[in-house]
Amino acid sequence: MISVKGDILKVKTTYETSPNIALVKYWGKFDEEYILPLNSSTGITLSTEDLQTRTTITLTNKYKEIKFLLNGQPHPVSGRLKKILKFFEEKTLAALGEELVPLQEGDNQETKRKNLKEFLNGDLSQLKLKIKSVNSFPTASGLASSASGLAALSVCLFDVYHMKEEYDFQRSVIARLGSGSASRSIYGGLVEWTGVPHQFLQRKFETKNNEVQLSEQEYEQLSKLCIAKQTHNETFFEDLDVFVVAYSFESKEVPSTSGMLQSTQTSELLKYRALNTAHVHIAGVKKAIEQKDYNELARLVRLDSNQFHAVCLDTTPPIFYLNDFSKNMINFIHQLDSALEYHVAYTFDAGPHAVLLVHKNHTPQVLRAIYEAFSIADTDSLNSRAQQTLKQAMEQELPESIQKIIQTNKPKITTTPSYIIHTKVGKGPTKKN
Ligand SMILES: Nc1ncnc2c1ncn2[C@@H]1O[C@H](COP(=O)(O)OP(=O)(O)OP(=O)(O)O)[C@@H](O)[C@H]1O
Ligand SMILES: C[C@@](O)(CCOP(=O)(O)OP(=O)(O)O)CC(=O)O
Repeated sequence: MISVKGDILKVKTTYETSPNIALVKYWGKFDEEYILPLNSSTGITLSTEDLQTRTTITLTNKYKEIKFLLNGQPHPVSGRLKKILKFFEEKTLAALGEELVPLQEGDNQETKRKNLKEFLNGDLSQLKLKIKSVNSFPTASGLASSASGLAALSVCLFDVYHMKEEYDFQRSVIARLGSGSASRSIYGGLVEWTGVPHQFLQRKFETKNNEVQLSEQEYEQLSKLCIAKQTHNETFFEDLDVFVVAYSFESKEVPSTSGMLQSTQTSELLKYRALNTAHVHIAGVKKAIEQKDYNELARLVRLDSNQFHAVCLDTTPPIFYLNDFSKNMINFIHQLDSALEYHVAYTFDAGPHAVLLVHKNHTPQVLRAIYEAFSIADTDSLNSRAQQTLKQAMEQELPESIQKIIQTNKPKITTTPSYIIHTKVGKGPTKKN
């Protein structure tokens, strides 16, 4: 939306986005600069109703320099973000200059006087960005705030610069340049992000230092190939609920970017995974979702998460993202299998928090089982949706088999989660103005 007030011009847009949690993990880059993934990955975008980034971008001649506020605090403009912003300035400012400007505040679109470039006396460089973003959930704590945040930036920037995609799925490519996993948050439902073709991986892995020389043109081609796209919309997940079971909100010791670089340089298992398993897991996950085979889905999602953490352990020096809480959760979920018709899928990113996919028939029981077995003291640590679910669970009798599992496991569980978010698979970014 373009508005004027006196000499001040503003082009403004707002979007809401949400984190995307990989069911088949991305871990390792073919190229650090273009953020080209060694393997394809697939993930679910969560609902903006429960975890949300709200980003407003204003392009205005009011300020002398860029302003970036994250959760109300000034935030540095990273090298990756600078590169993205340069791309928009170079590509689209000229086109934006042709947009018509309302005569004055309150004018409707019919009464326009001049184009934006004339309004600014021919000097489009007067326009500076103000980025204001707020996460409704903890930032930089392993809950994929960067995925949600960078996806929001990409969709807002396309909108504020009035830029059309030059090729399909370009929004995911721009988000990717900010953070790889952000490419998947550009769409709702299940989203697949394509990795570099195997012949390039083989070339990379055959060289001594895993360094392969490609031309600029080849990199550009690979960049357009490594797009993310929706494979299944959110309606495929109507039978499933999601719990984000967060352990603590401390920043992690090894950030994903440096962790995956270490793994790429040292782990043999990572090479095996990139060449042999990730794509098999993706095909299996898609088939299980289509066939509503939730036990197969749970099997594959657990397997892929555990393989990713095995790669972390196979890294020199080893990286440990799972802690006692994660291990307690993994053991407990496997115990629950015997009492549930549909098994629960668990997955862990580069941190200790668990993300669970639960069939809706079992949602209240599973939440109550976790609540009791992990000795959660009160419902303050549950989001409002989870509080309602727990209330519903407390009104029903728990099957004896689940009660037994709680009783035998409770004494062995030494950890307590700090927060539980009950959510669903979501529709993807939404424009708010
Ligand atoms: N809403 C946002 N808008 C723009 N950038 C954001 C936003 N939220 C987070 N970021 C960027 O992402 C960084 C945090 O990324 P980091 O990978 O450390 O944590 P995370 O994404 O929460 O965890 P993980 O990637 O392990 O799931 C922040 O310091 C900030 O630079
Ligand atoms: C474990 C993961 O969450 C890793 C995410 O890594 P990032 O996307 O945060 O890394 P960069 O591309 O370096 O920004 C798995 C996943 O989301 O697929």
